[in-house]
Amino acid sequence: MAESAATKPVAIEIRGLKKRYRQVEALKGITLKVKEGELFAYLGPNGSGKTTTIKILVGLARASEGEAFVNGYNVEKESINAKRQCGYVPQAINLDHELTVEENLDIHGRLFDMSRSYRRERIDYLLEYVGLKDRKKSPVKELSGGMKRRVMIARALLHEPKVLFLDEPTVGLDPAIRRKIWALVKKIQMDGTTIFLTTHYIEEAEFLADRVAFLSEGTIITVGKPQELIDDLGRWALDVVENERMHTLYFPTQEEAKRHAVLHPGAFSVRRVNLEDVFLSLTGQRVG
Ligand SMILES: Nc1ncnc2c1ncn2[C@@H]1O[C@H](COP(=O)(O)OP(=O)(O)OP(=O)(O)O)[C@@H](O)[C@H]1O
Repeated sequence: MAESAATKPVAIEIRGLKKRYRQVEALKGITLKVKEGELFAYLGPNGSGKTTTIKILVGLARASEGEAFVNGYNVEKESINAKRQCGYVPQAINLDHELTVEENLDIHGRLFDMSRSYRRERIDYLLEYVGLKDRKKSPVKELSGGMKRRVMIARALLHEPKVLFLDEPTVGLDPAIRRKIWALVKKIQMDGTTIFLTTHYIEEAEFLADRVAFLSEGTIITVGKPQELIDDLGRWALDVVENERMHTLYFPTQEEAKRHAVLHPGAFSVRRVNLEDVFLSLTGQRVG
């Protein structure tokens, strides 16, 4: 019998995580569980603490308080085992541009003590998987931004991690390339890898995520399935200008929103609610 979401093992567990950088309290006590096989999006504006959370989970930063586990391993006390569970794609491109695609991947395989034959096999498999088989011998400097991002994803998957961390995987990419990366991310999830991604693109979280967490100033505001968060607010929005200020009213049905629009002198658009509305209604801030 298939496991239900409720009984699935936990892939990431975070308990009371805090991080201080001198004057800045970047994380103020994060508690969160991500189930095995989930695609979880961590959504928040610039500076809300997304990268800091990922860095602690993949072992690149230490928490000031609290603890975190990846696939059951404590990221601090069992750091070697915990790191083996993680594939990490940072926000900035950090490939060696003078080396070829193959060489970049091979270095990563050596760091993880993979044998030469296994490295070769995995590199060929993953370059085919991310659609870059014919670029194996190309120097990285000759690749487009979207291709470099795919090389970084292949590199992160080389040692067969259980959890893939993607920090803003489509930042700076044009919409068509962004959709290609989304398709790849979905494929990786369908092949069994848990995915934790940060983004400040609302539509990215809405399109990809099984669940999202909204982060604001180092605190999780809410966690839920995108459609449930939207339903809780009301599926339809009516934007209204009153006293030269815009505000939005929410309704469960389009009919109710339209009925209200007719009565309201400042009403100017009836539209579907999105996660940006949910974030705005909870925090008064916009994500992007
Ligand atoms: N190494 C550091 N030293 C000092 N402060 C830091 C450091 N790294 C992050 N911060 C601060 O911690 C807070 C959270 O930063 P973080 O990079 O985690 O946010 P973010 O949500 O990932 O933002 P972005 O979307 O811009 O990447 C910010 O106020 C940031 O300035």
